[in-house]
Amino acid sequence: MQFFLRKLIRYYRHNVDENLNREEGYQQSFLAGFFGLMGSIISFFTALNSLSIQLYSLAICLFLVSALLLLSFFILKSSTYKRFHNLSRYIALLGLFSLGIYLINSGGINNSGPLWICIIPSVTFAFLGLKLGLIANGVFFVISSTMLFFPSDALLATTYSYEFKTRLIYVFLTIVALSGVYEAARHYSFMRLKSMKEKYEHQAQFDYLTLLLNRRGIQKILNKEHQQRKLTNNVSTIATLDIDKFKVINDEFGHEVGDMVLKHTSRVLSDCIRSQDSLARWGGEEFLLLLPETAEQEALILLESVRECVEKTPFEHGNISIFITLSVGLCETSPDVDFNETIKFSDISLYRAKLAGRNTVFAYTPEL
Ligand SMILES: Nc1nc2c(ncn2[C@@H]2O[C@H](COP(=O)(O)OP(=O)(O)OP(=O)(O)O)[C@@H](O)[C@H]2O)c(=O)[nH]1
Repeated sequence: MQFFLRKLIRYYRHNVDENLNREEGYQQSFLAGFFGLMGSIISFFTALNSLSIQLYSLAICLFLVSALLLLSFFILKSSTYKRFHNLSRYIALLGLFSLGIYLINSGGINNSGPLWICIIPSVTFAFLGLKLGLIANGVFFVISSTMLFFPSDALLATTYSYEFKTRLIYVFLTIVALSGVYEAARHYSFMRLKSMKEKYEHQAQFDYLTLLLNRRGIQKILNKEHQQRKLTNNVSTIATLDIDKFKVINDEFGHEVGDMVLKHTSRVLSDCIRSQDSLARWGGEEFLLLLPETAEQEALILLESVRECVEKTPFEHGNISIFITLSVGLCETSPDVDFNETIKFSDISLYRAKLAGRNTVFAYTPEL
């Protein structure tokens, strides 16, 4: 039993974590499935109990509800009926509402059955969210109060005292209000957590200044590209681009202007490269460019045009005009070579471009 419970909790926790990545509707459907399984087991045993005390109609109703709840669980678990996942929560609610109406009508065991309607508000909000939950609870309220207060108890198969009926409805409404407030708070927290998660994920992969990918961000793309290359056997090229004499810009105009130059260069670079290329700020005033499915000769031509593009687009700010040049090192990589090795070689080519007087593009050759 303990093992079963632990497994269930772990499964539930895993799905709650997963849910942060998904739509809230999925979370609600998941809850419905979870509730469906538990509810189905409980109503099945309650049905058996009703059978043993010869309350046959109650037993039949409970068996039907148990079947509906189990259906809701299986729909959610099934990968074949994925498009019906959303439906599972409506099926579970249909089972619960039908049971509530039946219990009000019949009174259940010793007229205590209607007390079960107290679970309806919280379950409904959990499955449908605030807006739909309010509507569904409203519908149930109208149906149940009509049944309870219909003249001469014509819609009831049993009789309740007036005090019991009014208190039942008051309790129901109080639970609706409390569950509604709880649902609103839960929804707010969920949305906050989701947006924080997205924000931190973004921060972890993008550079705050230039808004380009950072080292971590491009590493992910490089890994993906590496897998792809293994399948297709294509070559790619990696280039390292470094702003020339950036320290001079900082020293002459200050760090603030230096930052603006970095942003400007990033924008120009992003405009010059192809849509399939990935650009990242590798650190300081150095950028890394991945040119997928591009051999060295093609990359040389492309990067020469990128270098020219930056050279021809000076940074202008007020009466300041700064001409920027880039030194570029590149290296072609084949599927069997690790990207980190290729980056090392393109760095060597960059060093050579700097030594050659800057503002130039160099491809890697082993004799460097
Ligand atoms: N404003 C600003 N400066 C930065 C940033 N990151 C690094 N730097 C500066 O960039 C400069 C890089 O200097 P160096 O490594 O000597 O390179 P360089 O002056 O470009 O010289 P070469 O690369 O040899 O052409 C240093 O002064 C760093 O402080 C940043 O985010 N903002």
